[in-house]
Amino acid sequence: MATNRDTRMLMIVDSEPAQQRFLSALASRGGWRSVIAADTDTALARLGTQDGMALDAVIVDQGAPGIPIPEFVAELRRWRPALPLVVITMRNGVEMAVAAMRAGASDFVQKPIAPDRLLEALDRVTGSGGPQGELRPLTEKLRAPLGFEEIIGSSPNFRTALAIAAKAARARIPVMINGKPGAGKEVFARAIHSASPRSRGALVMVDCSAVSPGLIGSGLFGHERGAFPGAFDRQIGRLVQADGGSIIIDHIECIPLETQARLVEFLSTGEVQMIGGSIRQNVDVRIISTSASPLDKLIEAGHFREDLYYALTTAQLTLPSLSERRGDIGPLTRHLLTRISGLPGMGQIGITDDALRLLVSYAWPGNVRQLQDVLFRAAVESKTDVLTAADFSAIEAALGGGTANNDGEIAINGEAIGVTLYLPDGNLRPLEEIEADVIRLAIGHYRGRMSEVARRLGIGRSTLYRKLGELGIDTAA
Ligand SMILES: Nc1ncnc2c1ncn2[C@@H]1O[C@H](COP(=O)(O)OP(=O)(O)OP(=O)(O)O)[C@@H](O)[C@H]1O
Repeated sequence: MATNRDTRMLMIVDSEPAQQRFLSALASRGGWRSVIAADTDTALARLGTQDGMALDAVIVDQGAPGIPIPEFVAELRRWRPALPLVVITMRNGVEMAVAAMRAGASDFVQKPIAPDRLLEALDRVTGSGGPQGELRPLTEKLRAPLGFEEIIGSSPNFRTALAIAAKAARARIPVMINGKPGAGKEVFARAIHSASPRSRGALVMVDCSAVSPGLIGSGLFGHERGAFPGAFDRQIGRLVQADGGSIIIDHIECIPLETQARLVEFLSTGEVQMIGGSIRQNVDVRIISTSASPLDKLIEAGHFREDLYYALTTAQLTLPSLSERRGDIGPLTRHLLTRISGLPGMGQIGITDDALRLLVSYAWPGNVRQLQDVLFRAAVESKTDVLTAADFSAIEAALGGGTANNDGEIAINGEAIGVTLYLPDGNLRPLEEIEADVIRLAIGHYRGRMSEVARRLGIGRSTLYRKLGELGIDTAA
């Protein structure tokens, strides 16, 4: 319910002065004017005032004193049913988030707050975050590290990425993970660390998209006191903190050129020198970086150093977008629903085949994160324990209706679905069928060159021809 006034009005409910200042500065960057309430009782009391009547949205910190958050949300809903409300929860405050959403909150954002994500959440809940009906990814909800065995995906392009990652994990070499937002880059990066010989060492993460460019260098390398205006204390860098372990440099494409030069030097010498310091320290760290933009374009434009690119990409993999591995949407949906069911306050949640078909047909611009967020929201809002197509009305609207053809097969803009391991009811397909699909896929992939197909599948040509007969595979296909 964005208004047509020029400045939108936000109430920040938080008792910490530093946090109040931070939120208020952030809000003003997004074009908001803010009023502060130090506790939830005061916030409710102010609803009836002139300022309160002019509010366009409220953000409340989970730790705000006064009446507990779920009661605050419910009470606010009683007075102002349509007033958008975002709850800020602790990093692992999933239980609180579920309770707040159930009581009627519009969204929640976990700490530490990434400025862009909070502004996005505010835009979204006030309806100014893009075309109506567009589904924008919510913030991270289910951040649990996954090992390779828990990463869901059996499409050939995804399996290729998994194989490269699993192999690279064993060595100390730098790995670069490319992929669109929400495709699973961080999940892969964590899995690489967990599967590596240094898994017992520290895992340190730096998200360069959430830090202002001017602070990325001092975050990575540390700084001496007084090294630059605002450097009030000496600070140890994240590279040193990761000594003996791994560092994930998320969104490396956001690193400014000056810091890129420092990284190149570190990669060639293995030594870290603090900003403003003279001592060099040897650091043994494995770098796993991720990028959501094609780095070759940035190199061409002079925004990314070619030598750094080569130093970071000893192993490199690209994660396919979810729309490029539609066969995985069903299994992923079931997996994510199982994880959501396990959250505090949630019960067992199922999904109908119709709803699943709908999800498979959608393009998922926000990839796995968006799928996860859409499922989470549907699960929280559903009145029953089985999600139906009606629980995904925004997806249905975005698709303009109609997802399945008459014989119930999923029609996806004529694209072939990769080899899927699951039936729509969640059970595994018979081995013969999977085997037949793999052979068909290999024949297509190697353009009918049967010797190559046999070699790649690791079987003899005569075995391949026997299987073609047994499985009834038409090689002209
Ligand atoms: N293959 C997968 N199996 C299960 N869950 C996944 C998978 N891929 C991603 N997820 C879930 O989707 C969410 C987004 O993944 P992740 O943070 O790794 O994406 P990303 O590519 O790093 O996104 P961004 O570029 O926006 O940082 C995570 O919460 C993760 O739990």
